[in-house]
Parts: sequence; C-alpha cells; structure tokens
Amino acid sequence: MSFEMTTQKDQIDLYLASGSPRRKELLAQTGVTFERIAAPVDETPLPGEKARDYVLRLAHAKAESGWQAMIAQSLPVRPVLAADTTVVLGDAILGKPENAVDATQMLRLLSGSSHEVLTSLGLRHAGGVEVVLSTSVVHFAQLTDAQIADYVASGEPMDKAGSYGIQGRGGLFVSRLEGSFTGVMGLPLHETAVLLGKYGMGFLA
Ligand SMILES: Cc1cn([C@H]2C[C@H](O)[C@@H](COP(=O)(O)OP(=O)(O)OP(=O)(O)O)O2)c(=O)[nH]c1=O
Repeated sequence: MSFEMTTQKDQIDLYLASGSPRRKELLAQTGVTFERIAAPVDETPLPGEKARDYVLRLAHAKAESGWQAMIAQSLPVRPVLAADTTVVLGDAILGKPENAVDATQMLRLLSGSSHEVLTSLGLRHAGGVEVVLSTSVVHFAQLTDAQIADYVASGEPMDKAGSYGIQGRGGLFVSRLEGSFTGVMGLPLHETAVLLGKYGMGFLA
C-alpha cells in the first residue's frame, strides 16, 4: 500500500464583489473559481461627472469596498473583482430605473437611436487597483408605445442599466451592436479574461 502526500491548497482564485446574476454567470466562463462578497457602494453620480469618469470611479469603489469587507471579516486574502455598467445617451447617464415610469422614459429615449454602453472592471489586489474600460455602441430600432409598455410590464428592465437586457427580450430591440455583447450584459469576457490572466488566473493566464 502506498501513501501519497497531498498538500491542502486554497482552491479559490478571487472574490466577485457583485450581486449581479449576469456577472456571476459570465465570470464562471473565464475558468476562475470565486466566491461572492457584498460591497455596498453609493452609485449616485457626482455633480457634472462625465460618464467615463463615473463608471471607472464606481468599479474602483466597488472593488475597494469588497477588499475592505474581506479584511473586516478576516477572510482569506484574495484579489477582488468588481464591475459597473452604465448606458450613456448624449450627456445623460442612464442607470437602473427607479420604477416603471422611469423605465418607460428611458426606453422612449433609446428608441430609434444609438447609445453607448460603458462597462468598467476593477481588480483590487495587494498592490492596488487596476481598472479597465469596455465601450460599445448599441443601435435601437424604433419602438412603439405598446411594445415599450409590454416590455416594462414584463419586469425585465427593472434591475438593468438603461432599462433593458440585451441578453433577454431587450435583445429584440437591438438592430446593431459595435463592441462587446458580454460588456453590454455587465462583464466583458475578453477584457476580464485578459485582466485576470495578467495575475495568473483563468483560461488566459
Ligand atoms: C445594458 C444592460 C445592463 N444589464 C445589467 C448589468 C448590471 O447588472 C446592471 C447595471 O447595474 P450595475 O450598477 O453595473 O450593477 P448591479 O447593481 O446590477 O450589480 P453590482 O453593482 O452588485 O455588481 O444592468 C444587463 O443585464 N443587460 C444589458 O443589456
């Protein structure tokens, strides 16, 4: 009979500081193992803040907040990944709708025009925070009031920036996309895999 020595190793690569089910599902595709950690952050834009500055600030803040939660709870030290997604129409930042009226207004604004979707990633590690930005342009078909009302009643817009989900029924409104489909969904897969790969994690390590 032979005995093999096995060393007990921490099998978890990182924490995901996000409550978004889309981000959890997408991150799993990059080949990392992770646990979620709660990282509450005030998502109010600063007065006059540009959309790009806003999403980068939030990804940074969410990753830092997750790191601080890890320390406060004496959890094993691992990198913390976070993200933020914002829909931008002209100078307006469209976040998650507060209610059905808000969602209806946003969808009316998006109907028949093009907008940008910015998703930033923040990775907090022992040496600091690295942030990365993914930018996409989404073209919406002209929507009727009935289509908008029906979509809002489905409930899908309620937890999503810009009041739609490209991965769901909202995808029916998208006539063209330039950029990253997964970035619009909330976690750009390519950029995420490259960022994690730089730190020796996942399939692109
Ligand atoms: C535009 C768009 C956004 N979204 C979602 C992605 C994000 O979950 C959400 C934008 O809000 P965020 O504030 O980026 O994220 P969140 O509050 O849902 O999660 P957390 O801060 O805990 O990470 O909108 C889609 O699912 N599909 C889309 O097409």
